[in-house]
Amino acid sequence: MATLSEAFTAHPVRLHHPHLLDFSSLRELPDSHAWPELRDHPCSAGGCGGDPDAHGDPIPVIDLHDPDVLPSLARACETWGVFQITGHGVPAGILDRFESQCHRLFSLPAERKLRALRQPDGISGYGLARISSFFSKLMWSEGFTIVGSPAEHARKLWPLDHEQFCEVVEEYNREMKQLAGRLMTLMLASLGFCADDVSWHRPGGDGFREASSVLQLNSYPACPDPDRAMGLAAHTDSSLLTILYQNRTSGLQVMRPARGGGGGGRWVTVPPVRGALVVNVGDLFQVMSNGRWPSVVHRAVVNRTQHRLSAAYIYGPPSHAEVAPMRGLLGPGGEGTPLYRRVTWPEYLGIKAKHFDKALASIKVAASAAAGGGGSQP
Ligand SMILES: C=C1C[C@]23C[C@@]1(O)CC[C@H]2[C@@]12CCC[C@@](C)(C(=O)O1)[C@H]2[C@@H]3C(=O)O
Ligand SMILES: O=C(O)CCC(=O)C(=O)O
Ligand SMILES: [Fe+2]
Repeated sequence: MATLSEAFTAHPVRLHHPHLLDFSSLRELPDSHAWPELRDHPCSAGGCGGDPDAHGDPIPVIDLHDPDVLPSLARACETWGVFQITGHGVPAGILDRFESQCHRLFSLPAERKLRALRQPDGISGYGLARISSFFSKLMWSEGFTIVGSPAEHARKLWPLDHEQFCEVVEEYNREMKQLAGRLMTLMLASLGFCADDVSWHRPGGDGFREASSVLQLNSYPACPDPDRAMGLAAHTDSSLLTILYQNRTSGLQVMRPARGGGGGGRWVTVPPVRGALVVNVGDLFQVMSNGRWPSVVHRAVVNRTQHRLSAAYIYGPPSHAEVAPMRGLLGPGGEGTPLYRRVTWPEYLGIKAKHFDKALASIKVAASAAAGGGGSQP
């Protein structure tokens, strides 16, 4: 007769959803979640930890108070497309409270989380990573996406007590919005621009107040067979920039392309640094910088013993604003070559939902048209 644990293994608990699992019930990796061809996986390749790249160059940790912050940002964005920040001004207490609420959410019984399931035509709610549809195997993770107020979904998760979660998430979102506006100003300055060069920037204190954002909470349960599982498959974010909080368990990896740009590359772990936040260059900053700052390809891997949490604050322009290569990057009179056509964020998200990793290529200006110029302010 099968033991209880064998019974669980033979019949992974599939919830009332064809692709969501109750991870806590599994003692073995089901075939649906076993990724072939993971030869570059960190644990099997012996590369777990904060490995610098092949040339000994670590992923930059930048103190925003450093007098040399602008050249450091420019170098990090150009060479890595990712960096960590300290001196960001987000109080440690807020990060701790936020992490506790994320933990509280993902620790709910699976059937309760399913009450807040993301609807097929919606953005907010609980479910698989959106990019899952592009892969034949499923990812070892669950997500909760929040756009605007978390109240509607939080009420379904905690019918009697959703305020606590909402207050903490709203506080975190306010901090992230302020920080993202500050990063925009610094990153633009490091490219040689001022905030007013962006069409949707408004005069006054919080000049990027019209920005849009999505908060993506990710949970990666401990996995019985981490070398064959994938937490979140390789992708770029569709944002201008993403601010990522990760708990003390490592798992985020970025692709460091080979020098010389001839293809190939290597996965490098972004080690958790207490109190630091990770910043990714997103697709729309690649457009604005006319390809000078690459949108970083990244993924999340899992491990055998630790539960990992992360939260991505995905930051972009207001939905009406068009993003295009900055005119000043095109040549002295702006008459140079824009590599990308102008797009709004909603339009780009639609393109990404259809073309995934070919989305940026699909908004590239054809070589002959590009020769005619036409870049503009985003
Ligand atoms: C605004 C969005 C960006 C996002 C797709 C979404 O509509 C909502 C979730 C975002 C997210 C988070 C996890 C990784 C990602 C690639 C995904 O599958 O869903 C991103 C999407 C993105 O940046 O394109
Ligand atoms: O979990 C991570 O470290 C990565 C998450 C991520 O890439 C995302 O939510 O877009
Ligand atoms: Fe991402």
